[in-house]
Amino acid sequence: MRKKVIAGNWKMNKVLSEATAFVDDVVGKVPNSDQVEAIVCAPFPYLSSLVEKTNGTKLRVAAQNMHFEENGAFTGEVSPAMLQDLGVTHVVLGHSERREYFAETDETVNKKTHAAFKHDLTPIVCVGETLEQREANQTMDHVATQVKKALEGLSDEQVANTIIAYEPIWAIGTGKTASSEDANEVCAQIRQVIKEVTTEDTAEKVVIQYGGSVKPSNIDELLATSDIDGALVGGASLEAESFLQLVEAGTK
Ligand SMILES: O=C(CO)COP(=O)(O)O
Repeated sequence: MRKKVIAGNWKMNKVLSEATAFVDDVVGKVPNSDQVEAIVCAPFPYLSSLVEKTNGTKLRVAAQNMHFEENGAFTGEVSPAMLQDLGVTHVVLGHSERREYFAETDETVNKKTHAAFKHDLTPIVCVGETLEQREANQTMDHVATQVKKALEGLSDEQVANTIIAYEPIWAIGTGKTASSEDANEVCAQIRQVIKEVTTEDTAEKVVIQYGGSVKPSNIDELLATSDIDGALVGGASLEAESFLQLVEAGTK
């Protein structure tokens, strides 16, 4: 059985004192369960202190982005080696906000996915359609292309260790959650696409999260479906209590 992965994506929020207070509050309360993995995806400046605070605990720390190159003249960027060196375990790649505002493409996401594995980082690859694409019945074509491109050239073992986050763009920060049936349908189809490019066994191992206005009141329903294995949560992950409720939901 796949474990549930609950990740809080803080985006560009919190100052250092707030970030450390959150982790101090949460770290001892993360359920000691093999069924759920809890991750905070924090801004770059806090990664070092948060990794130190969470060392030896059940809480993992992720970056929200990285460059695909090892090093070089890329002012303002952070390399995979830097994240690995800090002790970061996961990295969010291809979030729709990065695709929209920072020119992230399927090609750069693919390069980053390879770079992540090279540095022992688990990629959380975000995919999802716009409202226009959904209304034009293009959801599955679009999401399938994003998934296939992101995974291109990876070994089956690497694919099995990739986390996919299905985040319909129209549901992010809007309060509009995809119904659990609709979200699960897309996640099941993503698994089917992975099956086609790898093997059934590999596809069954891939953790597929849903993201988009997930909160303590709707997570149970989402996690009760066949193919949603966790959540990538923005707004509702910013408060310790709400984050812990979301993680708790993963143990049920
Ligand atoms: O983009 C998201 C997580 O990466 C979702 O954000 P919200 O949970 O605030 O809708």
